[in-house]
Amino acid sequence: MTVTVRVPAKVNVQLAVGAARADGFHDLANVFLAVGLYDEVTVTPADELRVTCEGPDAGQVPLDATNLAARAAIALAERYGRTPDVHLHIAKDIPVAGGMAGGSADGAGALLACDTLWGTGASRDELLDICAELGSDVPFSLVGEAALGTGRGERLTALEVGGTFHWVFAMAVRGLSTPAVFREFDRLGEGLDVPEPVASRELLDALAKGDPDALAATVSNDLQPAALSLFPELADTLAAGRAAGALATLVSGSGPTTAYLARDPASAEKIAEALRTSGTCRSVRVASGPVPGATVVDSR
Ligand SMILES: C[C@](O)(CO)[C@H](O)COP(=O)(O)OP(=O)(O)OC[C@H]1O[C@@H](n2ccc(N)nc2=O)[C@H](O)[C@@H]1O
Ligand SMILES: Nc1ncnc2c1ncn2[C@@H]1O[C@H](COP(=O)(O)OP(=O)(O)OP(=O)(O)O)[C@@H](O)[C@H]1O
Repeated sequence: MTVTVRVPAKVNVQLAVGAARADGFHDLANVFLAVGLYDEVTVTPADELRVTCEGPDAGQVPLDATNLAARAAIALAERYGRTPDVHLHIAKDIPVAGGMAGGSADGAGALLACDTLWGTGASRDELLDICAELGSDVPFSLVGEAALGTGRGERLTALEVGGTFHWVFAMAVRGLSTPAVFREFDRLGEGLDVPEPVASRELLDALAKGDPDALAATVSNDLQPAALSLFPELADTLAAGRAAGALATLVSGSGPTTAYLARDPASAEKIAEALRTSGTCRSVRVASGPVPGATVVDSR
């Protein structure tokens, strides 16, 4: 039997970050939106655990037991007292180390694929618990659509969205490490009072209405100054997107991918073209959301 699961990338339309906690993590008010850029994870029975990866960024993906897909298979197998004897193949289209939860997508995808292959009968809550152990973004990759993440981002409340939002994403010439960006956030905030992170009422209303202008007026990312501090050239990419008519521009999560909200698909194509010719980024993609989370697309 072979099972293939498709999993989307995310953009954080609000990322409010609190002070560092004793465990090193930060409390968040993290408003996730799943967008239509996908990785696919295919699982087949094998003699032992093996990971392969294809796609433009495949060379940057670890193929050992640190891969989040491998860790997901191991965690599920341990819980059900079996060996993770599978071949996991990742068809990777989500940029690596781009702040779009690519590794998290593969973790959630491998978990759902192995669960389907092995027929464990795990409940949704059990799967979400394993996701939370794997990483703060992994539960959202499983559920998709739109959600507010609290705690370190792993405790999810589904959000209503009243329409489709059109986005352009600019991939940067190099990656940024998520822990390094959080460390820079701490450094920039040294000696300052960091407020409790709270979701913006106006932003949640804008999502519920499906209103791009209202969303544009309320998007925010507390990690953006830290990402720009570590990667100042991102300001040029943001400026190019703004000049091309983006309603809002922001760093996606911990970056360095930058996100541009467009009024409609035609405007998204225009912004994408302007970014492609700006010489300020590696590649450009158009995607819209919300879209469903991890989904079995083939099982035979
Ligand atoms: C930046 C975001 O992508 C926004 O959605 C996430 O907060 C990061 O989620 P992730 O990549 O799944 O992160 P994890 O694998 O859980 O944590 C990686 C590292 O990021 C930092 N981290 C992550 C989440 C959080 N709430 N506080 C943190 O300080 C910690 O240094 C942690 O060791
Ligand atoms: N399946 C995977 N795909 C990509 N990277 C992985 C995977 N598993 C582990 N990694 C490691 O995780 C690092 C971060 O990659 P990832 O693509 O998940 O970053 P990200 O999109 O910035 O994450 P997030 O948005 O959740 O902070 C990579 O540099 C790589 O070493």
